[in-house]
Amino acid sequence: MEKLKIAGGYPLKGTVRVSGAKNSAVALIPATILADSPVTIEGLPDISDVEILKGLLEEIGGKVQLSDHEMNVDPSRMISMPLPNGKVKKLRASYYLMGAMLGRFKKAVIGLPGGCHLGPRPIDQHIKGFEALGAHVTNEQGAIYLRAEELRGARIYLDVISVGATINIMLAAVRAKGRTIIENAAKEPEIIDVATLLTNMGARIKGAGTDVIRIDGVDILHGCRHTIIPDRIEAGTYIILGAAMGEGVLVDNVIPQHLESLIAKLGEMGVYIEAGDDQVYVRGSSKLKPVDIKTLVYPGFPTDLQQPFTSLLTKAEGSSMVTDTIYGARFKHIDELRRMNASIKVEGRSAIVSGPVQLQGAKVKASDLRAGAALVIAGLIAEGITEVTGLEHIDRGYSNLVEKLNGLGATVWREAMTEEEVEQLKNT
Ligand SMILES: CC(=O)N[C@H]1[C@@H](OP(=O)(O)OP(=O)(O)OC[C@H]2O[C@@H](n3ccc(=O)[nH]c3=O)[C@H](O)[C@@H]2O)O[C@H](CO)[C@@H](O)[C@@H]1O
Ligand SMILES: C=C(OP(=O)(O)O)C(=O)O
Repeated sequence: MEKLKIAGGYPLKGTVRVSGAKNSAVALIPATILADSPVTIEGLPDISDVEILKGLLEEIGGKVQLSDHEMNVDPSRMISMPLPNGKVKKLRASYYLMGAMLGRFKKAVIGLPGGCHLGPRPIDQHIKGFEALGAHVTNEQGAIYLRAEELRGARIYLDVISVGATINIMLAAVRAKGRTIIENAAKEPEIIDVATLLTNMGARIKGAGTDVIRIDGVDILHGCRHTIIPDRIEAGTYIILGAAMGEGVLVDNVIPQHLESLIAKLGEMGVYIEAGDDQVYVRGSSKLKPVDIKTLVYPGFPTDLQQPFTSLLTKAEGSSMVTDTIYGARFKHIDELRRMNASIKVEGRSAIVSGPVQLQGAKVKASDLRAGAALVIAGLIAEGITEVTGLEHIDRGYSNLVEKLNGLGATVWREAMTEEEVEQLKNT
């Protein structure tokens, strides 16, 4: 086991290149199950979620090669092997195996997904969608059993706007008979990316990126080559870092339109920020104004940037309020930030951040992926050395983090934990 050590307090400068989007990658990879010939996905990030999904495709008989950020999947020999436990618990997006395997084999057994612990994360809307398409769905001892004689298109209204349910229903519907209409669909860019891959495979999808998606089922999907979109959350994390400590940070390989809510908020704070075609330049300021943020579905402020943004707000002069309307309990990073001298109160779904304070290096633990990002940013702002444990969460979503940070002039390194430290961590 390793911990991350950060020597904080130094300005950052230079260019950082953003990797392919985690939340696209984790749907694009299962989507390959639906084809009858090889699919290649380019630009994948070096993250553990991708490695785990590769292993899961291999478990069901896929031939998978991954090198140089490119994955080639030959799905022709895949079978509907049950995946009740093991690797599926290590990530949230293993739920996409349900839609993809149901779509191809008309049956699947998949363990309930893992992923970040952000309070309850039900999948009732996914199941409502599968049932509307004709599947019989049961939950037996922590695994979801899905079976259908045939899948038939249906009109499905999502009671909750859900990224996962929207994509999962698309996956199950592309080879169903007839037309499926998803109403109140999520509009995140990753949904458009998955629809683009499926369309290149021969699917007929209209309206991805709006709240009504129409899918006309086809019998067969074929292989293709697809390039993934850049990770807007990784990009946002480096932009926030640039706002906190940057003397001129250029974040490269970004679609700035994906980050309008963040860019607007940073502008309100007095950060110098300039968006180009596929780059964002950001420079911090010694005087930052406080702002309130409320997370919303896309194109609102993303919940996945709420935690990193909170670390920046500790530098603002005054009181800021952070409200998470998507995950009301996504505040596990706050106690850790307090250990670093932050002054933050949590009231219900909101955190009130009082600043400015000078963060101090401390030993902290990442409870989830973006809590980890928040602590890394805090460590870079802080005076002294910060040690972050719980790196398995950070490794789910940040490709080559140490190299990228050090490329901006940071002093960050991974170090093996002693047996005593591992034991202590288990008891916290
Ligand atoms: C792998 C992936 O893409 N993860 C992202 C995805 O997660 P995920 O797809 O799990 O998130 P959803 O969009 O589904 O969840 C949004 C809200 O809907 C609720 N809900 C969801 C499904 C359901 O069946 N019932 C229900 O009540 C959730 O509890 C949550 O409050 O979108 C989240 C919200 O942008 C992001 O934080 C995650 O990074
Ligand atoms: C919550 C996240 O991921 P997941 O849904 O994969 O747990 C995230 O990316 O911030």
